[in-house]
Amino acid sequence: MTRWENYLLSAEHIVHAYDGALPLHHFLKTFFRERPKMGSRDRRWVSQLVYAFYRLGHLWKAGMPVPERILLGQFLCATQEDELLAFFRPEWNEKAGLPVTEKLALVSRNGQPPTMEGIFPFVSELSEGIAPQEFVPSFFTQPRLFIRVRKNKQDAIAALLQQTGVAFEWQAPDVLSLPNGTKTETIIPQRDWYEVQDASSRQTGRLFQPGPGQRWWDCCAASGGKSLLLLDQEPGVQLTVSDIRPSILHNLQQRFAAAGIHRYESRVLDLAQPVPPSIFGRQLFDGIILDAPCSGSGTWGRTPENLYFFRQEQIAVFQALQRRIAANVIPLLKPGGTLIYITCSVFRQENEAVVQHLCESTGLQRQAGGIIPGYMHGADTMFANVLVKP
Ligand SMILES: C[S@@+](CC[C@H](N)C(=O)[O-])C[C@H]1O[C@@H](n2cnc3c(N)ncnc32)[C@H](O)[C@@H]1O
Repeated sequence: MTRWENYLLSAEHIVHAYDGALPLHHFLKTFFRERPKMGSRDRRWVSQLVYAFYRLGHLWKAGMPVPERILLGQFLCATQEDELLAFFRPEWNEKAGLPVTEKLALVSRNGQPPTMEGIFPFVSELSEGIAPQEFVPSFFTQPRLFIRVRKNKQDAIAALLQQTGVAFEWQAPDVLSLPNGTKTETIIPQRDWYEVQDASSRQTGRLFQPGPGQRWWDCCAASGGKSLLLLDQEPGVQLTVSDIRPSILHNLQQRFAAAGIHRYESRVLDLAQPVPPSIFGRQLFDGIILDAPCSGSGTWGRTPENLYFFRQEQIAVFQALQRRIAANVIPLLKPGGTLIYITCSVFRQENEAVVQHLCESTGLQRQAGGIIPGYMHGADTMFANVLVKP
């Protein structure tokens, strides 16, 4: 058996064994750990083939044999000719360098060309401002890695990247776009000079506008990406962070320490339940960042297995949780205070529909924001709205 046949067989084996319960990169790690004979080149090839399979989303999911689907994915994701395609599909290999949209026009099944809905069956659910003809083909390209530069270290970081020959682009005055997989931690040893943060996530920060001495609450803080953005804008903010599990806040604590931030309050809170009065007493907040748990559909370019396994009925479940969390935090907002509602979802039901519901049910007024599309430059797509309490 040739190397290429072996790779295809391993990728097929993984696709059959993987059920979407774990993130795919964890599953692959375990798979390769159990097969120490596979070298790093083998692992890279097999991972690439598996990811290519999931990047097809729902396209011809039913009925197309897995190896065929893997090769189709490899063709659509390829940016140049490669030996595996040359071995299995030489006629495609010659065309591997064409733009995805042109390659899509070259393939068909039972005489039918691929459609945007075939790949991403939720097109009718998309938020306003997302162009399906650009968004859907973006799944065939691995997104970029972005870092947000802190402390005006733009020149110093650019010099370090130049020394190591990494190709980079400035996406914004403080945002660098890098090839995915760039080892930033070895190239830039000064951990407090930058944060790994997607370009669209960084853009949500433009809506924060904190004032010195104001009280802000990042109520679904995770590892604190939005909080760090807030504090870099206004170090004088009195910050409270919360999340549902202590382990999550432990990660935040480590990240904050690396960024040199020590002055904040931290709470474990399940916001699907009302906040007990004993937690904050009579204290109200000038600003609340609600970066809500969501489908994550704006980040599926990084985790295409989620596109493959997602079921439409899950959208309503996320919407119900988002409404519930919002209803529990809004009473803690001062009159005149702002709620920043954020998701990394592309679905209207999790975005505009939640905002509309909040305005109707609580009297909050929508002030600014909307979809932040990232698919044109290899970034995530997010949604962020500023809502003001009258
Ligand atoms: C989109 S993430 C937040 C990302 C974060 N703000 C950042 O910028 O890195 C959503 C967070 O909501 C938390 N979460 C989910 N359900 C929750 C609940 N019922 N109460 C509080 N937090 C919850 C999750 O643990 C997760 O960390």
